[in-house]
Amino acid sequence: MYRLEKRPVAVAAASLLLAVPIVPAELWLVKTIVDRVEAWTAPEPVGGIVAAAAALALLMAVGNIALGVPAPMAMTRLIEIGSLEERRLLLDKTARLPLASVESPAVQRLRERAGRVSLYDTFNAGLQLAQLTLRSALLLALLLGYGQWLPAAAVCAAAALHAAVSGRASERMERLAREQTEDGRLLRHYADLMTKRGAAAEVRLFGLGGTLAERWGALYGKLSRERWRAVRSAGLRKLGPDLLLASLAGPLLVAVVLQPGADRLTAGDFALLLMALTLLMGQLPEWIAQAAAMRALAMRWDDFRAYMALEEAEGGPSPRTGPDAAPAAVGLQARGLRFRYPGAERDAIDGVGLTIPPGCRAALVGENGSGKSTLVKLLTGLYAPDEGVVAWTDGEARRLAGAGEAGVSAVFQDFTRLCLTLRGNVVLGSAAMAAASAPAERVDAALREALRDAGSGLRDLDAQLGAAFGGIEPSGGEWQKLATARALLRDAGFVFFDEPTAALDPVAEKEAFALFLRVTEGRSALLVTHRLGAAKLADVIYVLKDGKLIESGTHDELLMRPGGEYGRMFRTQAAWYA
Ligand SMILES: Nc1ncnc2c1ncn2[C@@H]1O[C@H](COP(=O)(O)OP(=O)(O)OP(=O)(O)O)[C@@H](O)[C@H]1O
Repeated sequence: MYRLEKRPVAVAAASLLLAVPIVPAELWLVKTIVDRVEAWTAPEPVGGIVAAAAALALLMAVGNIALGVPAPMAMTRLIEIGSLEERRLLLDKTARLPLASVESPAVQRLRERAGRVSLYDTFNAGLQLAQLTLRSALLLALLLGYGQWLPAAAVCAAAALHAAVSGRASERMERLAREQTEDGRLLRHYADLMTKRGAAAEVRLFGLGGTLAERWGALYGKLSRERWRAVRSAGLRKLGPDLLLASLAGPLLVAVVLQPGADRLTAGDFALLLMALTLLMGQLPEWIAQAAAMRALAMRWDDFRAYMALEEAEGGPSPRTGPDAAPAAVGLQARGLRFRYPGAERDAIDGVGLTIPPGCRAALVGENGSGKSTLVKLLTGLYAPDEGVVAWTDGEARRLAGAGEAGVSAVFQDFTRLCLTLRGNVVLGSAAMAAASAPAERVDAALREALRDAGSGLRDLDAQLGAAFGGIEPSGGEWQKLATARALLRDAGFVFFDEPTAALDPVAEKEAFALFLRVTEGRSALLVTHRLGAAKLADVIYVLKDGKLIESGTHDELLMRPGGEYGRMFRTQAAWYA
Protein backbone atom coordinates (compact mmCIF):
# COMPACT_ATOMS: atom_id res chain seq x y z
CA MET A 1 0.00 0.00 0.00
CA TYR A 2 2.96 2.30 0.64
CA ARG A 3 4.80 3.64 -2.40
CA LEU A 4 8.38 3.94 -1.24
CA GLU A 5 11.69 4.64 -2.88
CA LYS A 6 13.74 1.51 -2.30
CA ARG A 7 17.17 3.18 -2.42
CA PRO A 8 17.03 5.31 0.77
CA VAL A 9 15.46 2.39 2.64
CA ALA A 10 18.28 0.07 1.53
CA VAL A 11 21.02 2.67 2.17
CA ALA A 12 19.76 3.48 5.67
CA ALA A 13 19.35 -0.21 6.57
CA ALA A 14 22.74 -1.19 5.11
CA SER A 15 24.66 1.61 6.85
CA LEU A 16 23.08 1.00 10.24
CA LEU A 17 23.52 -2.76 10.04
CA LEU A 18 27.08 -2.44 8.70
CA ALA A 19 27.98 -0.69 11.94
CA VAL A 20 26.92 -3.75 13.98
CA PRO A 21 29.99 -6.03 13.56
CA ILE A 22 32.37 -3.04 13.68
CA VAL A 23 32.09 -2.67 17.47
CA PRO A 24 33.10 -6.25 18.43
CA ALA A 25 35.83 -6.14 15.76
CA GLU A 26 37.18 -2.92 17.32
CA LEU A 27 37.16 -4.56 20.76
CA TRP A 28 39.06 -7.53 19.36
CA LEU A 29 41.68 -5.21 17.89
CA VAL A 30 42.03 -3.32 21.21
CA LYS A 31 42.64 -6.65 22.94
CA THR A 32 45.24 -7.58 20.30
CA ILE A 33 47.03 -4.25 20.64
CA VAL A 34 47.07 -4.43 24.46
CA ASP A 35 48.38 -8.04 24.39
CA ARG A 36 51.05 -7.18 21.83
CA VAL A 37 52.13 -4.08 23.74
CA GLU A 38 52.36 -6.13 26.92
CA ALA A 39 54.45 -8.81 25.22
CA TRP A 40 56.69 -6.27 23.44
CA THR A 41 60.18 -5.51 24.64
CA ALA A 42 62.69 -3.18 23.03
CA PRO A 43 64.25 -3.47 20.53
CA GLU A 44 61.72 -5.90 18.95
CA PRO A 45 60.03 -4.56 15.81
CA VAL A 46 56.69 -2.82 16.40
CA GLY A 47 55.21 -3.76 13.02
CA GLY A 48 52.52 -6.06 14.53
CA ILE A 49 51.34 -3.37 16.96
CA VAL A 50 51.26 -0.70 14.25
CA ALA A 51 49.34 -3.02 11.87
CA ALA A 52 46.66 -3.72 14.55
CA ALA A 53 46.44 0.00 15.38
CA ALA A 54 46.10 0.85 11.67
CA ALA A 55 43.33 -1.76 11.31
CA LEU A 56 41.56 -0.24 14.33
CA ALA A 57 41.82 3.26 12.82
CA LEU A 58 40.47 1.95 9.50
CA LEU A 59 37.50 0.28 11.20
CA MET A 60 36.69 3.45 13.12
CA ALA A 61 36.84 5.46 9.88
CA VAL A 62 34.54 2.98 8.09
CA GLY A 63 32.10 3.12 11.00
CA ASN A 64 32.12 6.90 11.08
CA ILE A 65 31.67 7.23 7.32
CA ALA A 66 28.94 4.58 7.11
CA LEU A 67 26.94 6.16 9.93
CA GLY A 68 27.95 9.76 9.38
CA VAL A 69 27.25 10.37 5.69
CA PRO A 70 24.85 8.04 3.80
CA ALA A 71 22.63 7.14 6.78
CA PRO A 72 21.56 10.75 7.64
CA MET A 73 21.06 11.51 3.94
CA ALA A 74 18.86 8.45 3.47
CA MET A 75 16.96 9.22 6.68
CA THR A 76 16.28 12.80 5.57
CA ARG A 77 14.85 11.48 2.32
CA LEU A 78 12.76 8.96 4.24
CA ILE A 79 11.28 11.67 6.46
CA GLU A 80 10.25 13.52 3.30
CA ILE A 81 8.71 10.65 1.36
CA GLY A 82 7.33 8.92 4.46
CA SER A 83 5.24 11.87 5.60
CA LEU A 84 4.04 12.56 2.04
CA GLU A 85 2.97 8.94 1.65
CA GLU A 86 1.10 8.90 4.95
CA ARG A 87 -0.75 12.06 4.01
CA ARG A 88 -1.48 10.76 0.50
CA LEU A 89 -2.93 7.52 1.87
CA LEU A 90 -5.10 9.31 4.42
CA LEU A 91 -6.38 11.86 1.88
CA ASP A 92 -7.01 9.13 -0.68
CA LYS A 93 -8.91 7.06 1.83
CA THR A 94 -10.91 10.03 3.09
CA ALA A 95 -11.94 10.89 -0.49
CA ARG A 96 -13.33 7.36 -0.86
CA LEU A 97 -15.36 7.38 2.37
CA PRO A 98 -19.10 7.94 2.30
CA LEU A 99 -20.24 11.43 3.28
CA ALA A 100 -21.88 10.23 6.50
CA SER A 101 -18.57 8.72 7.55
CA VAL A 102 -16.58 11.89 6.76
CA GLU A 103 -19.08 13.92 8.80
CA SER A 104 -18.99 11.53 11.75
CA PRO A 105 -17.08 12.88 14.78
CA ALA A 106 -15.90 9.34 15.62
CA VAL A 107 -14.34 8.97 12.17
CA GLN A 108 -12.80 12.43 12.42
CA ARG A 109 -11.28 11.41 15.76
CA LEU A 110 -9.89 8.24 14.23
CA ARG A 111 -8.48 10.21 11.28
CA GLU A 112 -6.69 12.61 13.59
CA ARG A 113 -5.23 9.69 15.53
CA ALA A 114 -4.28 7.84 12.35
CA GLY A 115 -2.51 11.02 11.20
CA ARG A 116 -0.04 10.61 14.07
CA VAL A 117 1.47 7.56 12.42
CA SER A 118 4.94 8.04 11.02
CA LEU A 119 6.64 5.70 8.63
CA TYR A 120 9.95 7.41 9.27
CA ASP A 121 9.68 7.10 13.06
CA THR A 122 8.73 3.44 12.74
CA PHE A 123 11.51 2.65 10.29
CA ASN A 124 14.06 4.59 12.31
CA ALA A 125 13.04 3.06 15.65
CA GLY A 126 12.90 -0.41 14.06
CA LEU A 127 16.37 -0.07 12.53
CA GLN A 128 17.87 1.38 15.71
CA LEU A 129 16.30 -1.43 17.68
CA ALA A 130 17.63 -4.05 15.25
CA GLN A 131 21.08 -2.47 15.31
CA LEU A 132 21.18 -2.24 19.09
CA THR A 133 19.79 -5.76 19.53
CA LEU A 134 22.36 -7.30 17.17
CA ARG A 135 25.17 -5.32 18.72
CA SER A 136 24.06 -6.31 22.23
CA ALA A 137 23.81 -9.95 21.12
CA LEU A 138 27.40 -9.85 19.81
CA LEU A 139 28.65 -8.20 23.01
CA LEU A 140 26.78 -10.77 25.11
CA ALA A 141 28.28 -13.56 22.96
CA LEU A 142 31.73 -12.10 23.68
CA LEU A 143 31.02 -12.11 27.43
CA LEU A 144 29.67 -15.66 27.29
CA GLY A 145 32.70 -16.71 25.21
CA TYR A 146 34.77 -15.77 28.25
CA GLY A 147 32.39 -17.64 30.57
CA GLN A 148 30.96 -14.38 31.95
CA TRP A 149 27.44 -15.75 32.35
CA LEU A 150 26.72 -13.87 35.60
CA PRO A 151 27.21 -10.33 34.19
CA ALA A 152 25.45 -11.40 30.97
CA ALA A 153 22.43 -12.77 32.85
CA ALA A 154 22.28 -9.77 35.22
CA VAL A 155 22.35 -7.30 32.32
CA CYS A 156 19.62 -9.22 30.44
CA ALA A 157 17.35 -9.40 33.51
CA ALA A 158 17.76 -5.69 34.32
CA ALA A 159 17.12 -4.77 30.67
CA ALA A 160 13.96 -6.91 30.48
CA LEU A 161 12.58 -5.35 33.70
CA HIS A 162 13.36 -1.84 32.52
CA ALA A 163 11.88 -2.49 29.05
CA ALA A 164 8.62 -3.75 30.59
CA VAL A 165 8.27 -0.66 32.83
CA SER A 166 9.25 1.78 30.06
CA GLY A 167 6.98 0.07 27.53
CA ARG A 168 3.98 0.45 29.85
CA ALA A 169 4.86 4.10 30.49
CA SER A 170 5.12 4.72 26.76
CA GLU A 171 1.74 3.06 26.18
CA ARG A 172 0.20 5.24 28.88
CA MET A 173 1.57 8.39 27.21
CA GLU A 174 0.21 7.24 23.87
CA ARG A 175 -3.22 6.53 25.36
CA LEU A 176 -3.22 10.02 26.86
CA ALA A 177 -2.36 11.49 23.44
CA ARG A 178 -5.34 9.55 22.02
CA GLU A 179 -7.63 10.83 24.76
CA GLN A 180 -6.50 14.39 24.16
CA THR A 181 -7.38 14.30 20.43
CA GLU A 182 -10.77 15.91 20.98
CA ASP A 183 -9.51 18.65 23.29
CA GLY A 184 -6.68 19.22 20.80
CA ARG A 185 -9.30 19.85 18.11
CA LEU A 186 -11.11 22.33 20.36
CA LEU A 187 -7.79 24.06 21.01
CA ARG A 188 -7.22 24.41 17.24
CA HIS A 189 -10.80 25.64 16.86
CA TYR A 190 -10.23 28.44 19.39
CA ALA A 191 -6.99 29.35 17.62
CA ASP A 192 -8.76 29.34 14.23
CA LEU A 193 -11.50 31.61 15.57
CA MET A 194 -8.85 34.06 16.70
CA THR A 195 -6.78 33.95 13.51
CA LYS A 196 -8.97 32.94 10.54
CA ARG A 197 -10.74 35.39 8.33
CA GLY A 198 -14.23 33.82 8.54
CA ALA A 199 -14.67 34.67 12.23
CA ALA A 200 -12.60 37.88 12.34
CA ALA A 201 -15.54 40.30 12.00
CA GLU A 202 -17.72 38.74 14.73
CA VAL A 203 -14.79 38.21 17.07
CA ARG A 204 -13.99 41.91 16.84
CA LEU A 205 -17.56 43.18 16.91
CA PHE A 206 -18.49 41.16 19.99
CA GLY A 207 -15.07 41.67 21.58
CA LEU A 208 -14.56 37.93 21.84
CA GLY A 209 -10.76 38.01 21.43
CA GLY A 210 -10.04 38.08 25.19
CA THR A 211 -12.56 35.37 26.07
CA LEU A 212 -11.28 33.08 23.32
CA ALA A 213 -7.66 33.67 24.33
CA GLU A 214 -8.60 32.88 27.94
CA ARG A 215 -10.36 29.65 26.95
CA TRP A 216 -7.47 28.68 24.72
CA GLY A 217 -5.03 29.32 27.57
CA ALA A 218 -7.13 27.36 30.10
CA LEU A 219 -7.47 24.37 27.79
CA TYR A 220 -3.81 24.49 26.84
CA GLY A 221 -2.91 24.56 30.54
CA LYS A 222 -5.19 21.57 31.26
CA LEU A 223 -3.67 19.49 28.44
CA SER A 224 -0.17 20.49 29.39
CA ARG A 225 -0.79 19.58 33.08
CA GLU A 226 -2.18 16.19 32.08
CA ARG A 227 0.88 15.51 29.95
CA TRP A 228 3.25 16.67 32.68
CA ARG A 229 1.52 14.39 35.23
CA ALA A 230 1.92 11.45 32.85
CA VAL A 231 5.58 12.27 32.20
CA ARG A 232 6.26 12.63 35.93
CA SER A 233 4.54 9.35 36.80
CA ALA A 234 6.44 7.55 33.97
CA GLY A 235 9.72 9.04 35.24
CA LEU A 236 9.01 7.94 38.83
CA ARG A 237 8.10 4.42 37.74
CA LYS A 238 11.31 4.15 35.74
CA LEU A 239 13.40 5.41 38.64
CA GLY A 240 13.72 1.93 40.21
CA PRO A 241 14.90 0.13 37.05
CA ASP A 242 17.16 3.14 36.25
CA LEU A 243 18.82 2.94 39.69
CA LEU A 244 19.14 -0.84 39.36
CA LEU A 245 20.91 -0.47 36.00
CA ALA A 246 23.20 2.25 37.31
CA SER A 247 24.07 0.34 40.50
CA LEU A 248 24.80 -2.84 38.52
CA ALA A 249 27.68 -1.33 36.58
CA GLY A 250 30.27 -1.20 39.40
CA PRO A 251 29.66 -4.69 40.89
CA LEU A 252 29.64 -6.28 37.46
CA LEU A 253 32.94 -4.71 36.47
CA VAL A 254 34.40 -5.96 39.76
CA ALA A 255 32.86 -9.41 39.13
CA VAL A 256 34.75 -9.63 35.84
CA VAL A 257 38.05 -9.09 37.65
CA LEU A 258 37.23 -11.41 40.56
CA GLN A 259 35.73 -14.28 38.58
CA PRO A 260 37.31 -17.74 39.04
CA GLY A 261 40.00 -18.29 36.39
CA ALA A 262 40.59 -14.56 35.95
CA ASP A 263 44.27 -15.13 36.63
CA ARG A 264 44.57 -16.89 33.26
CA LEU A 265 43.28 -13.84 31.36
CA THR A 266 45.66 -11.50 29.58
CA ALA A 267 45.60 -7.72 29.95
CA GLY A 268 44.03 -7.61 26.50
CA ASP A 269 41.27 -10.00 27.65
CA PHE A 270 40.54 -7.72 30.60
CA ALA A 271 40.48 -4.68 28.37
CA LEU A 272 38.07 -6.42 25.97
CA LEU A 273 35.76 -7.66 28.74
CA LEU A 274 35.62 -4.35 30.56
CA MET A 275 34.98 -2.43 27.35
CA ALA A 276 32.33 -4.93 26.21
CA LEU A 277 30.51 -4.67 29.52
CA THR A 278 30.77 -0.87 29.60
CA LEU A 279 29.48 -0.60 26.03
CA LEU A 280 26.63 -3.00 26.74
CA MET A 281 25.53 -1.10 29.83
CA GLY A 282 25.95 2.20 28.00
CA GLN A 283 23.67 1.28 25.09
CA LEU A 284 20.96 -0.33 27.22
CA PRO A 285 19.03 2.91 27.96
CA GLU A 286 18.84 3.63 24.23
CA TRP A 287 17.74 0.07 23.45
CA ILE A 288 15.02 0.38 26.11
CA ALA A 289 13.89 3.75 24.76
CA GLN A 290 13.62 2.41 21.21
CA ALA A 291 11.71 -0.70 22.36
CA ALA A 292 9.26 1.55 24.26
CA ALA A 293 8.91 3.82 21.22
CA MET A 294 8.05 0.80 19.07
CA ARG A 295 5.18 -0.06 21.44
CA ALA A 296 3.75 3.45 21.15
CA LEU A 297 4.22 3.41 17.38
CA ALA A 298 2.41 0.06 17.14
CA MET A 299 -0.64 1.70 18.78
CA ARG A 300 -0.56 4.46 16.14
CA TRP A 301 -0.43 1.86 13.40
CA ASP A 302 -3.51 0.20 14.95
CA ASP A 303 -5.36 3.52 14.48
CA PHE A 304 -4.00 3.89 10.95
CA ARG A 305 -5.08 0.36 9.99
CA ALA A 306 -8.52 0.90 11.58
CA TYR A 307 -8.95 4.07 9.47
CA MET A 308 -7.80 2.34 6.29
CA ALA A 309 -10.27 -0.49 6.97
CA LEU A 310 -13.30 1.86 7.13
CA GLU A 311 -16.00 0.96 4.67
CA GLU A 312 -15.83 2.96 1.45
CA ALA A 313 -18.62 4.65 -0.46
CA GLU A 314 -20.38 2.84 -3.24
CA GLY A 315 -23.16 3.85 -5.58
CA GLY A 316 -22.88 7.59 -4.90
CA PRO A 317 -23.25 10.20 -7.61
CA SER A 318 -19.53 10.42 -8.37
CA PRO A 319 -17.17 9.73 -9.94
CA ARG A 320 -18.56 9.73 -13.47
CA THR A 321 -15.52 9.46 -15.68
CA GLY A 322 -17.11 8.88 -19.07
CA PRO A 323 -18.27 11.63 -21.41
CA ASP A 324 -21.04 13.69 -19.87
CA ALA A 325 -23.79 12.20 -21.94
CA ALA A 326 -26.44 11.34 -19.41
CA PRO A 327 -29.91 10.20 -20.36
CA ALA A 328 -31.94 13.25 -21.40
CA ALA A 329 -34.10 13.15 -18.32
CA VAL A 330 -34.15 10.66 -15.53
CA GLY A 331 -36.65 9.98 -12.81
CA LEU A 332 -36.45 8.73 -9.27
CA GLN A 333 -38.64 6.86 -6.91
CA ALA A 334 -37.88 6.74 -3.20
CA ARG A 335 -39.62 4.22 -0.96
CA GLY A 336 -39.67 3.99 2.83
CA LEU A 337 -36.53 6.11 3.37
CA ARG A 338 -35.38 6.22 6.96
CA PHE A 339 -32.18 7.85 8.19
CA ARG A 340 -30.78 8.75 11.59
CA TYR A 341 -27.50 10.61 12.20
CA PRO A 342 -25.07 8.69 14.39
CA GLY A 343 -25.79 9.46 18.05
CA ALA A 344 -29.07 11.31 17.24
CA GLU A 345 -32.17 10.53 19.28
CA ARG A 346 -34.63 10.60 16.43
CA ASP A 347 -34.75 9.89 12.72
CA ALA A 348 -33.89 12.89 10.54
CA ILE A 349 -35.85 11.21 7.74
CA ASP A 350 -38.73 9.02 8.80
CA GLY A 351 -40.35 6.76 6.22
CA VAL A 352 -40.28 9.12 3.22
CA GLY A 353 -41.55 7.97 -0.17
CA LEU A 354 -41.80 10.17 -3.24
CA THR A 355 -41.76 9.96 -7.02
CA ILE A 356 -40.26 12.43 -9.48
CA PRO A 357 -40.85 11.13 -13.00
CA PRO A 358 -38.45 12.00 -15.90
CA GLY A 359 -38.91 15.62 -16.97
CA CYS A 360 -40.69 16.62 -13.75
CA ARG A 361 -39.73 19.69 -11.72
CA ALA A 362 -40.43 19.10 -8.06
CA ALA A 363 -40.03 21.36 -5.04
CA LEU A 364 -39.28 20.38 -1.48
CA VAL A 365 -40.34 22.75 1.28
CA GLY A 366 -40.46 22.64 5.05
CA GLU A 367 -39.38 24.44 8.18
CA ASN A 368 -35.77 24.66 9.34
CA GLY A 369 -34.52 21.28 10.46
CA SER A 370 -37.41 19.40 8.85
CA GLY A 371 -34.87 17.23 6.95
CA LYS A 372 -34.74 18.75 3.44
CA SER A 373 -30.94 18.74 3.03
CA THR A 374 -30.72 15.27 4.56
CA LEU A 375 -33.29 13.99 2.09
CA VAL A 376 -31.34 15.51 -0.82
CA LYS A 377 -28.20 13.72 0.37
CA LEU A 378 -30.12 10.45 0.52
CA LEU A 379 -31.59 10.94 -2.94
CA THR A 380 -28.20 11.84 -4.45
CA GLY A 381 -26.70 8.71 -2.88
CA LEU A 382 -24.34 10.72 -0.65
CA TYR A 383 -25.92 9.09 2.40
CA ALA A 384 -26.97 5.46 2.51
CA PRO A 385 -30.45 5.12 4.05
CA ASP A 386 -30.87 2.98 7.16
CA GLU A 387 -34.01 1.64 5.50
CA GLY A 388 -35.68 2.07 2.12
CA VAL A 389 -34.48 2.46 -1.46
CA VAL A 390 -33.99 5.11 -4.12
CA ALA A 391 -34.58 3.76 -7.63
CA TRP A 392 -33.56 5.66 -10.76
CA THR A 393 -35.11 5.20 -14.21
CA ASP A 394 -34.46 6.73 -17.63
CA GLY A 395 -37.03 8.20 -20.05
CA GLU A 396 -38.00 4.70 -21.22
CA ALA A 397 -38.61 3.50 -17.67
CA ARG A 398 -35.42 1.40 -17.76
CA ARG A 399 -33.90 0.86 -14.32
CA LEU A 400 -30.54 2.65 -13.81
CA ALA A 401 -27.84 1.41 -11.45
CA GLY A 402 -27.98 4.47 -9.18
CA ALA A 403 -27.39 8.20 -9.01
CA GLY A 404 -23.97 7.62 -10.65
CA GLU A 405 -25.44 6.12 -13.81
CA ALA A 406 -28.37 8.53 -13.80
CA GLY A 407 -25.92 11.45 -13.92
CA VAL A 408 -27.06 13.87 -11.26
CA SER A 409 -25.84 17.35 -10.54
CA ALA A 410 -26.43 19.58 -7.55
CA VAL A 411 -26.06 23.09 -6.20
CA PHE A 412 -25.74 22.70 -2.46
CA GLN A 413 -26.81 25.09 0.24
CA ASP A 414 -23.31 24.88 1.75
CA PHE A 415 -21.52 25.20 -1.59
CA THR A 416 -17.75 25.02 -1.81
CA ARG A 417 -15.56 28.06 -2.41
CA LEU A 418 -12.83 26.56 -4.58
CA CYS A 419 -9.92 28.99 -4.63
CA LEU A 420 -8.60 28.00 -8.06
CA THR A 421 -8.64 29.93 -11.31
CA LEU A 422 -12.13 30.68 -12.60
CA ARG A 423 -11.60 27.96 -15.21
CA GLY A 424 -10.37 25.44 -12.62
CA ASN A 425 -13.28 26.26 -10.31
CA VAL A 426 -16.06 25.66 -12.81
CA VAL A 427 -14.51 22.88 -14.90
CA LEU A 428 -14.49 20.55 -11.89
CA GLY A 429 -18.24 20.14 -12.42
CA SER A 430 -17.51 17.83 -15.33
CA ALA A 431 -15.01 14.98 -15.13
CA ALA A 432 -14.94 14.76 -18.93
CA MET A 433 -14.13 18.46 -19.36
CA ALA A 434 -11.61 18.47 -16.50
CA ALA A 435 -9.68 15.64 -18.21
CA ALA A 436 -6.35 16.74 -19.67
CA SER A 437 -7.39 15.32 -23.07
CA ALA A 438 -10.50 17.54 -23.38
CA PRO A 439 -10.23 20.03 -26.28
CA ALA A 440 -9.41 23.41 -24.69
CA GLU A 441 -11.54 25.58 -26.98
CA ARG A 442 -14.63 23.45 -26.54
CA VAL A 443 -14.15 23.41 -22.79
CA ASP A 444 -13.72 27.20 -22.57
CA ALA A 445 -16.83 27.76 -24.68
CA ALA A 446 -18.83 25.43 -22.40
CA LEU A 447 -17.46 27.21 -19.31
CA ARG A 448 -18.49 30.62 -20.62
CA GLU A 449 -21.97 29.32 -21.41
CA ALA A 450 -22.34 27.79 -17.92
CA LEU A 451 -21.16 31.05 -16.31
CA ARG A 452 -23.63 33.07 -18.38
CA ASP A 453 -26.51 30.68 -17.59
CA ALA A 454 -25.68 30.87 -13.88
CA GLY A 455 -25.86 34.67 -14.09
CA SER A 456 -22.20 35.20 -13.17
CA GLY A 457 -20.53 38.36 -14.42
CA LEU A 458 -17.03 36.82 -14.17
CA ARG A 459 -15.50 36.12 -17.56
CA ASP A 460 -11.70 35.98 -17.24
CA LEU A 461 -11.18 32.24 -17.05
CA ASP A 462 -7.55 32.66 -15.99
CA ALA A 463 -8.41 34.89 -13.02
CA GLN A 464 -7.33 33.47 -9.66
CA LEU A 465 -10.14 33.32 -7.11
CA GLY A 466 -9.73 33.99 -3.39
CA ALA A 467 -7.95 36.94 -1.80
CA ALA A 468 -6.01 34.50 0.42
CA PHE A 469 -4.34 33.24 -2.76
CA GLY A 470 -3.65 36.65 -4.22
CA GLY A 471 -6.76 36.58 -6.41
CA ILE A 472 -10.07 38.40 -6.64
CA GLU A 473 -12.57 37.80 -3.84
CA PRO A 474 -16.05 37.09 -5.21
CA SER A 475 -18.96 38.10 -2.96
CA GLY A 476 -21.07 35.38 -1.30
CA GLY A 477 -23.67 35.55 -4.08
CA GLU A 478 -20.98 35.41 -6.77
CA TRP A 479 -19.48 32.32 -5.20
CA GLN A 480 -22.92 30.73 -5.25
CA LYS A 481 -23.30 31.56 -8.95
CA LEU A 482 -19.97 29.80 -9.59
CA ALA A 483 -21.28 26.74 -7.76
CA THR A 484 -24.36 26.87 -9.99
CA ALA A 485 -22.19 27.17 -13.12
CA ARG A 486 -20.25 24.12 -11.95
CA ALA A 487 -23.45 22.17 -11.53
CA LEU A 488 -24.73 23.26 -14.97
CA LEU A 489 -21.53 22.19 -16.71
CA ARG A 490 -22.33 18.59 -15.98
CA ASP A 491 -24.83 17.46 -18.59
CA ALA A 492 -26.99 15.82 -15.98
CA GLY A 493 -30.45 14.36 -16.40
CA PHE A 494 -31.43 15.39 -12.88
CA VAL A 495 -30.42 18.55 -11.05
CA PHE A 496 -30.83 19.19 -7.33
CA PHE A 497 -31.02 22.83 -6.23
CA ASP A 498 -30.70 22.98 -2.43
CA GLU A 499 -31.48 26.61 -1.52
CA PRO A 500 -29.59 27.86 -4.58
CA THR A 501 -30.57 31.46 -3.95
CA ALA A 502 -29.77 31.83 -0.26
CA ALA A 503 -26.87 34.21 -0.96
CA LEU A 504 -28.47 36.12 -3.84
CA ASP A 505 -29.99 39.62 -3.97
CA PRO A 506 -33.68 39.89 -4.99
CA VAL A 507 -32.88 40.57 -8.67
CA ALA A 508 -30.36 37.75 -8.86
CA GLU A 509 -32.81 35.51 -7.02
CA LYS A 510 -35.54 36.22 -9.55
CA GLU A 511 -33.04 35.49 -12.33
CA ALA A 512 -32.00 32.29 -10.58
CA PHE A 513 -35.56 31.01 -10.57
CA ALA A 514 -35.92 31.94 -14.25
CA LEU A 515 -32.67 30.04 -14.75
CA PHE A 516 -34.12 27.10 -12.84
CA LEU A 517 -36.93 26.94 -15.38
CA ARG A 518 -34.57 27.35 -18.33
CA VAL A 519 -31.88 24.86 -17.37
CA THR A 520 -34.34 22.24 -16.22
CA GLU A 521 -36.15 22.34 -19.57
CA GLY A 522 -36.27 18.69 -20.63
CA ARG A 523 -34.56 17.53 -17.42
CA SER A 524 -35.81 16.56 -14.02
CA ALA A 525 -35.11 18.70 -10.99
CA LEU A 526 -35.73 19.02 -7.30
CA LEU A 527 -35.70 22.52 -5.88
CA VAL A 528 -35.35 22.92 -2.13
CA THR A 529 -36.50 26.37 -1.14
CA HIS A 530 -37.91 28.50 1.63
CA ARG A 531 -39.30 30.92 -1.01
CA LEU A 532 -42.75 29.47 -1.45
CA GLY A 533 -43.43 31.87 -4.30
CA ALA A 534 -40.72 30.03 -6.22
CA ALA A 535 -42.15 26.63 -5.31
CA LYS A 536 -45.11 27.66 -7.48
CA LEU A 537 -42.82 26.99 -10.47
CA ALA A 538 -42.73 23.28 -9.66
CA ASP A 539 -44.99 20.62 -11.15
CA VAL A 540 -45.29 19.01 -7.75
CA ILE A 541 -44.48 20.24 -4.25
CA TYR A 542 -43.51 17.98 -1.34
CA VAL A 543 -43.84 19.27 2.22
CA LEU A 544 -41.56 17.84 4.90
CA LYS A 545 -42.11 18.18 8.64
CA ASP A 546 -39.99 16.52 11.35
CA GLY A 547 -38.51 14.15 8.76
CA LYS A 548 -41.93 13.02 7.49
CA LEU A 549 -43.56 13.82 4.18
CA ILE A 550 -46.88 15.31 5.21
CA GLU A 551 -48.26 16.85 2.00
CA SER A 552 -47.77 16.74 -1.75
CA GLY A 553 -49.49 18.30 -4.76
CA THR A 554 -49.42 21.37 -6.96
CA HIS A 555 -49.29 24.84 -5.47
CA ASP A 556 -53.01 25.38 -6.06
CA GLU A 557 -53.99 21.99 -4.67
CA LEU A 558 -51.94 22.53 -1.53
CA LEU A 559 -53.34 26.02 -0.98
CA MET A 560 -56.88 24.67 -1.15
CA ARG A 561 -56.18 22.05 1.49
CA PRO A 562 -57.97 23.03 4.69
CA GLY A 563 -55.54 23.31 7.64
CA GLY A 564 -52.66 22.35 5.36
CA GLU A 565 -49.06 23.06 6.38
CA TYR A 566 -48.09 24.45 2.96
CA GLY A 567 -51.04 26.84 2.99
CA ARG A 568 -50.11 28.00 6.50
CA MET A 569 -46.48 28.63 5.53
CA PHE A 570 -47.44 30.34 2.25
CA ARG A 571 -49.92 32.66 3.88
CA THR A 572 -47.44 33.54 6.65
CA GLN A 573 -44.81 34.45 4.06
CA ALA A 574 -47.25 36.27 1.78
CA ALA A 575 -48.43 38.42 4.72
CA TRP A 576 -44.99 40.07 4.77
CA TYR A 577 -45.38 41.26 1.22
CA ALA A 578 -49.01 42.36 1.47
N1 LIG B 1 -24.34 16.10 10.33
C1 LIG B 1 -25.38 16.01 11.18
N2 LIG B 1 -25.26 15.30 12.31
C2 LIG B 1 -26.28 15.18 13.16
N3 LIG B 1 -27.50 15.74 12.97
C3 LIG B 1 -27.66 16.45 11.85
C4 LIG B 1 -26.62 16.63 10.90
N4 LIG B 1 -27.10 17.40 9.90
C5 LIG B 1 -28.37 17.67 10.20
N5 LIG B 1 -28.71 17.11 11.37
C6 LIG B 1 -30.04 17.18 12.02
O1 LIG B 1 -30.98 16.56 11.15
C7 LIG B 1 -32.19 17.28 11.12
C8 LIG B 1 -32.51 17.70 9.68
O2 LIG B 1 -31.51 18.61 9.25
P1 LIG B 1 -31.47 19.17 7.76
O3 LIG B 1 -30.22 19.95 7.61
O4 LIG B 1 -31.71 18.05 6.81
O5 LIG B 1 -32.74 20.13 7.79
P2 LIG B 1 -33.20 21.20 6.70
O6 LIG B 1 -34.66 20.99 6.52
O7 LIG B 1 -32.34 21.14 5.48
O8 LIG B 1 -32.93 22.52 7.52
P3 LIG B 1 -32.65 24.02 6.99
O9 LIG B 1 -33.91 24.51 6.35
O10 LIG B 1 -32.35 24.75 8.24
O11 LIG B 1 -31.50 23.95 6.04
C9 LIG B 1 -32.00 18.45 12.06
O12 LIG B 1 -32.58 18.09 13.31
C10 LIG B 1 -30.50 18.61 12.21
O13 LIG B 1 -30.17 19.09 13.49
